[in-house]
Amino acid sequence: MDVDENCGVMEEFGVCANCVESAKLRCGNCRQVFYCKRECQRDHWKKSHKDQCKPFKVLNSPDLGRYMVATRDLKAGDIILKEDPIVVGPKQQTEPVCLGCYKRVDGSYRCEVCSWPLCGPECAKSPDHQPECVVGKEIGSPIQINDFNTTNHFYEVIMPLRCLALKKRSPKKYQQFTSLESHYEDRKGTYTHSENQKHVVEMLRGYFMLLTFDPDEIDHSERGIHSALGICDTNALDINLAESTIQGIYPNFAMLEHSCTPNTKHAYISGRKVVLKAAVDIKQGEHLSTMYTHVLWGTYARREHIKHNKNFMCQCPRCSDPTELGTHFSALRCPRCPPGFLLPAAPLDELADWICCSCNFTMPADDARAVTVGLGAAVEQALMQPTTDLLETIIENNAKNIVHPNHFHLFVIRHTLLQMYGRDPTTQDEESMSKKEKLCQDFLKICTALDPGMARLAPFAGVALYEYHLAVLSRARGVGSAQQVDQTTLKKDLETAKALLQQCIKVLVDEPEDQPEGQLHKVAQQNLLELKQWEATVIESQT
Ligand SMILES: C[S@@+](CC[C@H](N)C(=O)[O-])C[C@H]1O[C@@H](n2cnc3c(N)ncnc32)[C@H](O)[C@@H]1O
Repeated sequence: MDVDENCGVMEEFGVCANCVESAKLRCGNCRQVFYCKRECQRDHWKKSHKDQCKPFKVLNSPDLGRYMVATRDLKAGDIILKEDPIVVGPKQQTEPVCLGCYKRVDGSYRCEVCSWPLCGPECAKSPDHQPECVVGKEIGSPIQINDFNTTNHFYEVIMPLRCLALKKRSPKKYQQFTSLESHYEDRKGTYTHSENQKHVVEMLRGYFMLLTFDPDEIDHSERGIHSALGICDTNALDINLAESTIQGIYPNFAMLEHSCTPNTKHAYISGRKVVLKAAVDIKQGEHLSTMYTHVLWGTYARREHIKHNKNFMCQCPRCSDPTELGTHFSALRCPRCPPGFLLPAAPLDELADWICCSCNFTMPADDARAVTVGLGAAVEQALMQPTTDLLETIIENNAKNIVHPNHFHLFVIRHTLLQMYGRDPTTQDEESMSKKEKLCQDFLKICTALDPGMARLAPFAGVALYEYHLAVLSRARGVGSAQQVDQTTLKKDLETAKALLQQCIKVLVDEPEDQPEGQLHKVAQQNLLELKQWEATVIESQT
């Protein structure tokens, strides 16, 4: 007997979806429809179920609103959905980009109809660009963008305008868009709301003369424009392109709830189509989740980010655990008994004191945050001109006196440092390469604890796996060592290096080719082939 989240026990008998006879066969995939016989199932699949049979369904709860659950057991890597965006546009804060292809522009070409800076005449014809082109045509004066190196307020109107323009251009998409959560009431009176009022609502209704358009074709009410902005902030996905990051609205994907340990991951194919996959094995009935914030931030920063951008307070297992899944990612050193660590007494209460696990010393939450912010500033400064010595010193001093060695600010430093060792001749000696190896091992342990399915940490873990293989390989090659490498060590190291490269390739498989991690994926594949060839020659020549 199956149990359903909404209705308790699921029916064992039903009505055939094809011929309405009584039925007890069920679609093995979604388990949502019944059939009286195989022929009916085959018929119905061809007629309509092929498009409707999904491994997820959308439910509703007072705490989450709509959310997705798996309708069958999923294995890590299984595809959950593929979806095209109903609308895309530049991010609200962006440097000037072409409104056709989103490459950076320098102002040397402007659309002949509306004067927005573009790459050239081809981009002027792009369907993406038409909504603002139609509106821009009416204003009679050129769009005033002169500085092409800084963010420009003009671009803030583009995405909401494109969303509102769906009303006439594609009523079905508009209906999908307006059915999404906007948090309109929650956002009233906030800083974001007043900035949007100035830079978007007044610009669209005044400068861009939206009020002269028919409201049945485009909703130019203040509420309509603020709602469109709210829907974008709450639901849009970032799409990383070669020269910029844009945003897109995917109505099915938007039903995913947030967790700081998400069980799905997504990638893009053919530029904009999103593919959602299970990041780990998922049981039927489990909630499906994605991550709305930054995986490498500590709990306080993640929760604040979500509160301001998505209007709720995260209470996921990572946020509820003061140690952040055993990693101590936000923990501070106790100033009274330095081996001890301070953790928030109640991580879901941002005002709660921090308490030492050894001596019970307490620190007010504001002071704990000031320590964290101070370290963040020092780390940012150090990463501007990093040297191995400088980064080692920062890790050593802070891990001894200020924060837990796994603290998230030091984690970022480690990611840079593990790539630096071995790059130039002064850091290719045996000791440096051992440090590199140890850094990679520690780094990967934290990655696995925070994000077992590599839903968000794939780019970081992929780099660490690649660097780890380099360290092992340098030992196998005897680089920086006076000693001859013995056969057993050589064989073992070659096996390890190959396994690390294979893991690296697996982790980076969905990274886009035009991004550095996608390039690394290719390099790792090539390196693996070369390594196998080299292995054949060294093992042969030594036997
Ligand atoms: C992308 S939408 C998800 C779909 C939304 N629940 C709906 O009904 O349209 C994001 C919004 O869902 C809610 N939400 C998502 N994850 C949540 C969570 N873990 N806890 C509480 N609310 C959540 C919040 O209101 C958030 O702003």
